[in-house]
Amino acid sequence: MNKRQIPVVVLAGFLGSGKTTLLNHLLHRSGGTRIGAIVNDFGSIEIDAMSVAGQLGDSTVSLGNGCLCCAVDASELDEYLERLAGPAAGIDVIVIEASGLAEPQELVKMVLASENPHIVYGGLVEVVDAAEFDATRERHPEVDRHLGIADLVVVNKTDRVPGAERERLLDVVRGLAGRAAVVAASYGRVDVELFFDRAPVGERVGQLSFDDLRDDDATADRADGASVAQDGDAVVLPGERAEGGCSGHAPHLHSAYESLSFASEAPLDPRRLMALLDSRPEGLYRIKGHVDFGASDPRNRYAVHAVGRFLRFYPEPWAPDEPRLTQLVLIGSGIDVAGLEKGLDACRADAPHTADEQGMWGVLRYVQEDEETAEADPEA
Ligand SMILES: Nc1nc2c(ncn2[C@@H]2O[C@H](COP(=O)(O)OP(=O)(O)OP(=O)(O)O)[C@@H](O)[C@H]2O)c(=O)[nH]1
Repeated sequence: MNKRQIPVVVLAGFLGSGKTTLLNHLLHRSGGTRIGAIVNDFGSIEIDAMSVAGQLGDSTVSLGNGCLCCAVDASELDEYLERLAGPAAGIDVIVIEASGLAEPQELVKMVLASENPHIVYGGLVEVVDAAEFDATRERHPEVDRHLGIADLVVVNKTDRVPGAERERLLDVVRGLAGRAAVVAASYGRVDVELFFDRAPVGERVGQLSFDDLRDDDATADRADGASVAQDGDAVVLPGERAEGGCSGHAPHLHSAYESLSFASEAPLDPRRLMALLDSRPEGLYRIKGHVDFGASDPRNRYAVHAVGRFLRFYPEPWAPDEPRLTQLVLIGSGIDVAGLEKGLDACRADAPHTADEQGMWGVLRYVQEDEETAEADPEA
């Protein structure tokens, strides 16, 4: 192998499992290793890319709006790989953060197909949300297949499950992951050597090849066929190619999901937003972005994350020149996108210059001091 080839690691995992958190951990702990990141957001507002951009400057590129796995052609990815892998960028490893609905094998195929002589496929890392794992598998049996082709599985959010349950989950994941290494983590804190030491991935017996992935597609066709029959009609995303958009195989995970991107220059009313979030429909699985509550807290913007029934706000001081905006991406299955948009529109504050201190209590219920402390990397 050409020693100067840059490994390209694909970082995948279901919606909200902790991919961006893990990527940020790698960036904080990378030491002298320079990481280039390619971030693929599902919604048209690039929340994930924004969450890592501060760390990376020119070495982050964003492939927004829609799953990369359904890109009409891989040339955009090639172009970004070219940019990051060029000698001028001085990058040692490239991480592609997939959207939470991407089909990992399609991304791996794209990297394997690249003719860029400066890169080499560096493995597939799948992140699993320990707290949501059983429910996600039930809804999406394809998850088993994704774990089966991974080189490393990170069972994240172990802080959210008790010890005995954690062991059971790890056993299940090990069973599904075959020869891949399985590590438990919270807040994506894995040993960075797992990513940056090129030897283990290269030495993996039976590293994925195109042929393996073709076999995998055949399995996928069977598995997805079964799951679609259970789930009923799949909804096709507006602006995306229809199910089977990557021709020749079964519908992708994201063919059953829709997303809504919402932006507002007017601040949101905390009470109205909380009423909307507290009554959010089951199918609305993922919400991310940040909220401007105007005079109710002029110093902070509130990053928001919902994953299933889990909801958290994270107050973050506004940067001095940052435009005061609310930007949200909502992703779900069987959701009433127009109704949600109307609901969000109605959350705009009527009196944005009047502070509603009591109204903010409803938001502050979902801010957890302990968790924030826990999230800070003790070794950083
Ligand atoms: N309790 C707990 N929360 C976590 C952990 N890791 C991540 N989170 C939280 O989970 C939410 C989603 O994390 P992200 O890193 O944005 O997840 P993601 O996989 O990038 O999300 P998508 O790109 O939307 O698929 C955020 O609120 C994180 O702070 C963890 O180990 N424990």
